[in-house]
Amino acid sequence: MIVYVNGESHELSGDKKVSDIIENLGLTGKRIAVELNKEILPFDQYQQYALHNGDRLEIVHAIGGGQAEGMFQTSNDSFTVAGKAYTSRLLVGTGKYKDLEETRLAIAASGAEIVTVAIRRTNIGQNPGEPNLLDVIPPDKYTILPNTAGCYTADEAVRTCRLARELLGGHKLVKLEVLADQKTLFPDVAQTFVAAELLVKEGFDVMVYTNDDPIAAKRLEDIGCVAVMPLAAPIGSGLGIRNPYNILTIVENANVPILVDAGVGTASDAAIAMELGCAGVLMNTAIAEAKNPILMASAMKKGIEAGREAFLAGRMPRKRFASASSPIDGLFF
Ligand SMILES: CC(=O)[C@@H](O)[C@H](O)COP(=O)(O)O
Repeated sequence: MIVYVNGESHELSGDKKVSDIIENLGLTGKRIAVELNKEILPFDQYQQYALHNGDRLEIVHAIGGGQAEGMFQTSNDSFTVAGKAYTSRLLVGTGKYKDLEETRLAIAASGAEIVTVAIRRTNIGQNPGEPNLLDVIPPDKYTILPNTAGCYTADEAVRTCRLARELLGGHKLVKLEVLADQKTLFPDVAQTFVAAELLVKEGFDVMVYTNDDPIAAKRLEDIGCVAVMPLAAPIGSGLGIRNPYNILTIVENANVPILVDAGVGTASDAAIAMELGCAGVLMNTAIAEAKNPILMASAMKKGIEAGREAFLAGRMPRKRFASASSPIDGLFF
């Protein structure tokens, strides 16, 4: 069979799987798109396809070096939280999906490495005999980030983190959220301070959900939280970043990663968070409640990467008046 890689043909013999060919051609780990007999294969499943003589396989991949490498800078651009480096800056939740299979596929499409789980609402082993989320989000593949969703007091949140630590065998990384009321799901910042202090003292690595208030964000960093996560807008609202200047101030003042958490609605919202200099974005509803969650997860991944590259590239200054795109000196006529 003939395999085309970036337009160049390679003759291969025998029946093979796409994954064997990718390995043989030294393309493992590269960003590639795969077409079999002119049909684009799903990017999260192409490895499984078997090939037979007469098939035409086309692979397109990023070329290393020079300009082309710059296009994929984000794959080498990690952020570190609690001493561990992550390539993906998209963190995802696990609620609101139709079933565990949809959860699995959407999370795979998002490329997320950190996946948050509401300990009070999700079975990760507390209810033996019931479907266990960890069967589709295995902890050897993902960093599980237990969260305290549904907690309205510091005390409840701390107890939930302790339970998570037991269930996950001594796990220290947690997402703290202490909510103020059910209508807004805004954080109770006073209770969040209390819980954060207790958890940090107990040795937890605390990623903390808070409002978009630069003073509160700095206080949480001073308490010792390993990441501060201001909301874009109310949880589940999909309204996007309501207060970009506050997020910018939080980012500028911070010595720990700042991640937007909650309220993004679509890929451009995620891109804006990254353009503001955030280290990442945590989201759930925008993916899970999209008409096609798997496609939206893929769009979010690209939005995050585009926003990050735009941030690294440096935005042109905004100008009040026009400036011509072609030179205006030395006109030919
Ligand atoms: C999953 C989780 O931790 C939520 O509490 C989070 O804040 C996400 O919010 P959205 O659902 O608005 O993305």
